This record gives sequence, C-alpha cells and structure tokens, in this order.
Amino acid sequence: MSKPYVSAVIVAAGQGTRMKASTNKQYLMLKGKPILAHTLSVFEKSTLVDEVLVVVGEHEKSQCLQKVIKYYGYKKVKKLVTGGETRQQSMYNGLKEVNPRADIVITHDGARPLVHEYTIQTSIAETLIHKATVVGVPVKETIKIVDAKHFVENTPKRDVLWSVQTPQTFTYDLLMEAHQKALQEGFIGTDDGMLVERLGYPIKMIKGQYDNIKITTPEDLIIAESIINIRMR
Ligand SMILES: Nc1ccn([C@@H]2O[C@H](COP(=O)(O)OP(=O)(O)OP(=O)(O)O)[C@@H](O)[C@H]2O)c(=O)n1
Ligand SMILES: C[C@](O)(CO)[C@H](O)COP(=O)(O)O
Repeated sequence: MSKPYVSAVIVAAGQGTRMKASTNKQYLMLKGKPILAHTLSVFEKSTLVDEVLVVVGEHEKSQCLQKVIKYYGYKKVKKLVTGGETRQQSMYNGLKEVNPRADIVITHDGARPLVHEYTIQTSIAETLIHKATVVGVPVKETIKIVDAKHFVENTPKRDVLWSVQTPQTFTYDLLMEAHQKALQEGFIGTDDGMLVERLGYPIKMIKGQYDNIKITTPEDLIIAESIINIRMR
C-alpha cells in the first residue's frame, strides 16, 4: 500500500480580538519565535505530512508570513491562502486549495503552537482507520449549561464530556462533503468535527494532551511559555 498523501491546513486568518494585542496573535513572539512559526515547525518536522497550506489575512500573506517562511525555511508550506470571515470559511478556502491527490487532510489552528508531533502522527494513523478523528481531553471541571439570564439549566455528566482541540483529521472526500453541505445549508460550526457529525459519520476521539492549548487570551501566552520551559528541562 502506497503512503497516503497528507495535506495539512493551518488556519491563521483570525483577528485575535480576545488577545487584545496590537499585533495579530499569530505573530506574537513566544520564547523568541512567532506563535505561527512554532506551529509550522511541528508540521514541517512531521514525516507523515506532505504539504502544508496556511490560511491567513491578505496583509499577512504578503508581509509577515512570507518573512516567517523565508527565515525558518519551511519546505512543506506549499500555498498561502486568503482567509474568510469565519474560521469555517477560512478552513474551506484552504481545503479548496489542497492538492487534488490528497487522501487525508489534517486541520489545525495556527493558534495551537504546542501540539505534539506524535499527536499529528497518531491523528493521521487513526484517520486511516476511522476516516474522521478529533483530538481532545476529558474535562477536569464541572460543566454547566446556562440560560440567557445566566441561570444554570443543567449539569451534564462530566464523565462523557471532552474538551476538543485540533488537529482534527479527515479523509479529503469526507471533509469536502461536510463543508459543502454546511455551506449549502448556511450552517456555521465552531469546529470541523461538527460539520462531519452533520453527515451522520462517526468521529473517533483521540486522547490528546492538556498542554496543547489554544492561545486565545493574554494569560495563555504566559501559560504557553511555562509549558515550553517545562518541556525544555
Ligand atoms: N476568520 C477566521 C477566524 C479564526 N481563524 C483561525 O482559527 C484559529 C482559532 O480561532 P481563534 O482562536 O478564535 O482565533 P481568532 O478568531 O483570531 O480569535 P478571536 O475570536 O479572539 O478574534 C486561529 O488560529 C485563527 O487564526 C481563521 O483562520 N479565520
Ligand atoms: C476548533 C477549536 O479549536 C476546537 O476547540 C475551537 O472550536 C476554535 O474556536 P475559535 O473560537 O475559532 O477559537
């Protein structure tokens, strides 16, 4: 059996509003390296990934990202794609540019720079079996459903709740079908897994790492630095 062709779509075209920084959060420095560069370096190192497409804002496409790619010499970054109004649109823009020979598409947030290489490898391997996988961790806190007036409606059983991250990895055909259906029906989800769920297709949960955080608010940068310091010990 020939090696499956694996394309990675890294979405990094958001505004980073919750970060409240003057620079788009993807380009904030983390231990001396832009956040997005940390993310791209993990995919560059992954022996199972054949191409990387990065979805960014129009400005970043011409400015920041070109410099980052040149400086770090990423060989697998094959295309820079312009993002959309939502994460889902950005991902779809990237998906449409994936090499047509792709068997597997691994989707990942540019704002998750601490993803482990083995999480990428495991995601790809499990997707070859299950066709659809998402990475997550069992929640540690109790989660409550709250109404519009912030009164608690109910508390789901914690032992069935997982906090879902990225990578989320799918066969190319399944992911394309899911995005096209969502677009046709005007459905906007917060992750790609939701779109595939709407097809009624079972998605395998892969237990990931709690330190694969999404850098969203200012304190996440401090947490990320601490995680890197611990890893470097
Ligand atoms: N229109 C969008 C929105 C988000 N993203 C990307 O999706 C990932 C997860 O989104 P999030 O962390 O919410 O990033 P932002 O949307 O930039 O953050 P905020 O909601 O605070 O503006 C990020 O890497 C972000 O760049 C994207 O490519 N295109
Ligand atoms: C895709 C995701 O990272 C899974 O947890 C998350 O849904 C992205 O949400 P965001 O608001 O676009 O950051």
